[in-house]
Amino acid sequence: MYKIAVIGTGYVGLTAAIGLANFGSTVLGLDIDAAKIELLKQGKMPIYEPGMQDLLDKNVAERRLVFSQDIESGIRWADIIFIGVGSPQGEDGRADLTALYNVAEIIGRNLDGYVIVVTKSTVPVGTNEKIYEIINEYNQGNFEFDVVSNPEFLREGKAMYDFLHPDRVVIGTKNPRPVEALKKIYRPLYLNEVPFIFTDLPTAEMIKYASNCFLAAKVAFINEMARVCDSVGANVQTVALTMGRDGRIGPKFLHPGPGYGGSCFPKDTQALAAIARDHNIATPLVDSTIQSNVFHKEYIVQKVVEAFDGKISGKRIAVLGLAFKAETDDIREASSLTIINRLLNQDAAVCVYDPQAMDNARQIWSDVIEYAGNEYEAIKGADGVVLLTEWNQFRNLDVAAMLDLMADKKFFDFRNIYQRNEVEALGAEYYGIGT
Ligand SMILES: NC(=O)c1ccc[n+]([C@@H]2O[C@H](COP(=O)([O-])OP(=O)(O)OC[C@H]3O[C@@H](n4cnc5c(N)ncnc54)[C@H](O)[C@@H]3O)[C@@H](O)[C@H]2O)c1
Ligand SMILES: O=c1ccn([C@@H]2O[C@H](COP(=O)(O)OP(=O)(O)O[C@H]3O[C@H](CO)[C@@H](O)[C@H](O)[C@H]3O)[C@@H](O)[C@H]2O)c(=O)[nH]1
Repeated sequence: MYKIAVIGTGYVGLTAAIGLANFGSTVLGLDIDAAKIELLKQGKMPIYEPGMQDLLDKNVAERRLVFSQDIESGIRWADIIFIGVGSPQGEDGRADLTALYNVAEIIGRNLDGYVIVVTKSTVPVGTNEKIYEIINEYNQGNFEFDVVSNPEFLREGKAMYDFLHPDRVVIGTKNPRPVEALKKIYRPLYLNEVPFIFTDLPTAEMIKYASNCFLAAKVAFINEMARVCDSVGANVQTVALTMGRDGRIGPKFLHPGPGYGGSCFPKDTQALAAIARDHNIATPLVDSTIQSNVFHKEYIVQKVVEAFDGKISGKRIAVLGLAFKAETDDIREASSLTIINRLLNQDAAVCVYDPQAMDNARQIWSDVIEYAGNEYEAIKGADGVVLLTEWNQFRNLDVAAMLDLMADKKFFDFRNIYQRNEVEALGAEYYGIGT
């Protein structure tokens, strides 16, 4: 059985570490973040992800999974090294690859025999080739190694499930040598007839960006349709559901909302646009997707402001949901950031509640906004309620009780969870997205 080191124990690295251990390999999770490794050594999860704690506990108890900060020893110990460090948005929208190149250097310096280096991080075309060159430079050609691009398609909140039940596994290589080892570590998937796509490095890198940009475009498109529906009096929910019945379109990623966010769509659309620019290729669809999403977030803000006749100064607004989607505590690039900041700029008072993202919110807004203990506490005395994240507990609000608590009964349901006629019958002024 293979000894696998996973460098970077963020969302992707930690999921891969637990998942690969669960598939039977011995896995060492490595990170430069001492606090994160300390938590993991104590068996605690550094992120909120349903179902992950049990698998962490199981694989640690069965001695297939350990964590360490000693990256150099980890590299020397491993047969296969997975890289799961971040590739955040850098200058001009380009992916910042500093962490990946640092890791490549440290791998090159510590290589003491053949190793397979597998990149899980989302990286622009050409990055794995560069990783190969850096490792070779610092290893001074002493030891053979292979570089594999194995992009990750997991969704936050369903990370463990997606890793264990992927729609496909992409393996990009320069030559066929590492393929058998990859098939072995992913054997439970391979046996389960999950499609494996074996290809070259640039194609594997491109598959990841193309997939994310297509999904982002789908969301941006239905949000545009929602804006049109708002103006012409059509119902986007029925439009989307009916479009989705067409097998060529499909029902997924056609849910209108407050604009896409998170750590992937915003940065990956920007990165793909930058890749194209660097190669003098025009990508007007990708560019428009980015622009459309920015516009949509401003449209949402306008909707709230206009409901108060353009004057929200002094109004009390309750925001339900801060995370960029349900089942995560992540608020990176979430619509809540744009909306709350715009409301604050116009001197509204904002009180928020999210079941998981309150700690992250405190780091951003400290005492500029109020933090409620639950949704009804947030709503108390509010002039408007803005629902941004589709948490299950917000799907089942006691709307009558909610309205009783409010000073002015404006309800902005930006996930289209409630039926306009039912909520209006209870005395609310209802605002959805394209409904
Ligand atoms: N989050 C997702 O849903 C998701 C899904 C698919 C792909 N991706 C991609 O995977 C990559 C990682 O994303 P993430 O969300 O897990 O990031 P993250 O920020 O949650 O985690 C990155 C981790 O890498 C560690 N790190 C940084 N530099 C390091 C170094 N030199 N040595 C060791 N550890 C180091 C950080 O401390 C952190 O724990 C990105 O390229 C992202 O685009 C993310
Ligand atoms: O119909 C939809 C679907 C999504 N969203 C929004 O789009 C964003 C992204 O959602 P989702 O794709 O579920 O979240 P991520 O965890 O960011 O996952 C995406 O980004 C990951 C990182 O690259 C990829 O691995 C996944 O395949 C890809 O779905 C969120 O703000 C959602 O609220 C909508 O508004 N409507």
